[in-house]
Amino acid sequence: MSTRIAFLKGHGTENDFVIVPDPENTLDLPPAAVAALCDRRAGIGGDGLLHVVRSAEHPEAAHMAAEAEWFMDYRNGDGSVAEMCGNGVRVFARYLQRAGHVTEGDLAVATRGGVKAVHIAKGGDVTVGMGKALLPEGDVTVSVGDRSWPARNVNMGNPHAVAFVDDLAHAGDLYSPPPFSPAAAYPSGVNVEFVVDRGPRHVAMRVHERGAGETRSCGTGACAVAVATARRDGADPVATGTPATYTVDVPGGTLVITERSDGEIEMTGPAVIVAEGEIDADWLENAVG
Ligand SMILES: N[C@@H](CCC[C@H](N)C(=O)O)C(=O)O
Repeated sequence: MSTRIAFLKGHGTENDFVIVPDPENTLDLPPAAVAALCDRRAGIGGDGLLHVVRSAEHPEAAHMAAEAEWFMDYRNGDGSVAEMCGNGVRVFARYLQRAGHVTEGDLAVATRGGVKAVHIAKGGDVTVGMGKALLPEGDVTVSVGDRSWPARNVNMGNPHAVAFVDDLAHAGDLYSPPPFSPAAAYPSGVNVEFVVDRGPRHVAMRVHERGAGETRSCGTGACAVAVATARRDGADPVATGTPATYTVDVPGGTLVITERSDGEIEMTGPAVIVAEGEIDADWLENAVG
């Protein structure tokens, strides 16, 4: 009888994840294993994978262990590593709550993008402090087919290019990563958001995620969109001392983003665990080859 590895499946505004609890960091999860687990036909399926490890047990997180007991070892669906995942950290917190590791209220989660403050509201949404946005200077262009747009470079720990478009359909099928220029703007690739206005401080977006393809939501992307839209609208909370809140519709739901007067960004939305089960370790070994 082959060994079994526990997993759960969850999503935040339909940005979906395979969750693999591994408190002592005993599992070997090379990129091929992550890609096999995230495969929607031959595996479990997900935009990414949340490897749940005690910070003290992970070489990339041990230095954060005093502040945050748990480390979100986030991987994209293609197996690549990313600095941060905004929806992922909210789903990660929901998992910790379900497993009895934390209760409602405040907790800290270690990520490659630093320690994030999370708040699990009673019976409701999960809020995460996403840190401050960086807005590197320089013109960026993204294109799809024969259309191209100027884009705002926003770094939320991970890289984003935010393009305002007339119609979200103009982004096309997004089967492949939208080309961008100059290449030097994003040496490690980029997440690309396409944005339209819906009303006052209310926008809608589609996203092509680095390492995952088009997804139904992206939390860091929604924050990048809120900041880019605020600057376009002439709103700068740090300069004016007035917070700016934007509602961002994604294909999988709605996220609410506030940029505070100190520049800190908070994102609120749902986080859901939908299933749990066991992975056949022999299958995973064969899938990796
Ligand atoms: N879906 C995530 C972002 C995941 C990482 C991204 N694909 C990257 O490579 O930077 C989110 O909710 O933020």
